[in-house]
Amino acid sequence: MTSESTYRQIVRVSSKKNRNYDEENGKQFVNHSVDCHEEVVDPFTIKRRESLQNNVYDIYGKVMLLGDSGVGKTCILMRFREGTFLAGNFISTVGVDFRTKVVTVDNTKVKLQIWDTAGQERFRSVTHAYYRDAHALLLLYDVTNKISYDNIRAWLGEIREYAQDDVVIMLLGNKADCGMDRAIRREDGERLAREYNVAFMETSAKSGQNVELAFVAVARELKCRSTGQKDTNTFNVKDYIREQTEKPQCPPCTT
Ligand SMILES: Nc1nc2c(ncn2[C@@H]2O[C@H](COP(=O)(O)OP(=O)(O)OP(=O)(O)O)[C@@H](O)[C@H]2O)c(=O)[nH]1
Repeated sequence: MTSESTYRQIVRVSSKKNRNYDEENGKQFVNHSVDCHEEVVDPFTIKRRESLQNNVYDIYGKVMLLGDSGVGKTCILMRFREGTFLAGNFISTVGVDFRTKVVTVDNTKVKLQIWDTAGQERFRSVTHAYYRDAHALLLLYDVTNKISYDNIRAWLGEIREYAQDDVVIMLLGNKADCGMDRAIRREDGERLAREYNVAFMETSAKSGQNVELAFVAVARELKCRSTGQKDTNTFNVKDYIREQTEKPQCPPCTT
């Protein structure tokens, strides 16, 4: 049986207004304070609260994960959504599935609806149908699998055919944790991305490397475009990486 502590959550239970007296200025002022306590809640309540949080947002974006079977699309989504890694047990995705997560970018809540697609060829016609209204595409290859890298050109061809012209595209070289088995150098990924004028990052669903950063960069880009802060459709991820490393780490994004 699952222990109660699994479901412990810190919740805001009440906010108080305390009236205080500022002796120096001879004025009364109101001090707002918030009481927090630990509460035992059941999994259903957690899910309901998550769903309520997911429904509060300013901008919405549909993001699709694409790439050959086995490159790690499901694992990347799991890492971003749940913070966990599905080691070993490779169960191929059938058709499409989606999860949502709200990330906060400069006080703007961006709701990402992230579609995990099946990489297998036989599902291709099903997934094409979902391209048209996607705002962003995360295209993955596996750095230990040269074929998945070589197939990126074909994936970009499909994207050109089925997706919107101004879709945000980011190329991700996943499994960057596999040092010994690496078949594709980082520079090769960068070169390919430059050739197609798309953003690039290496990621690892296993270690978590750059996973949050990739999604937050997409969310930030969607926010900039929707608020007209950018007059170009070029997505330069370097801006976000630089920003991230220069700024102190921001608090974790809300789910
Ligand atoms: N070492 C390592 N293994 C990974 C990583 N990401 C995924 N894997 C492993 O790669 C295998 C395939 O991962 P999935 O996420 O299921 O691949 P997918 O792209 O969703 O595959 P399809 O659903 O068939 O399209 C699994 O055994 C994972 O454990 C990673 O970053 N590092």
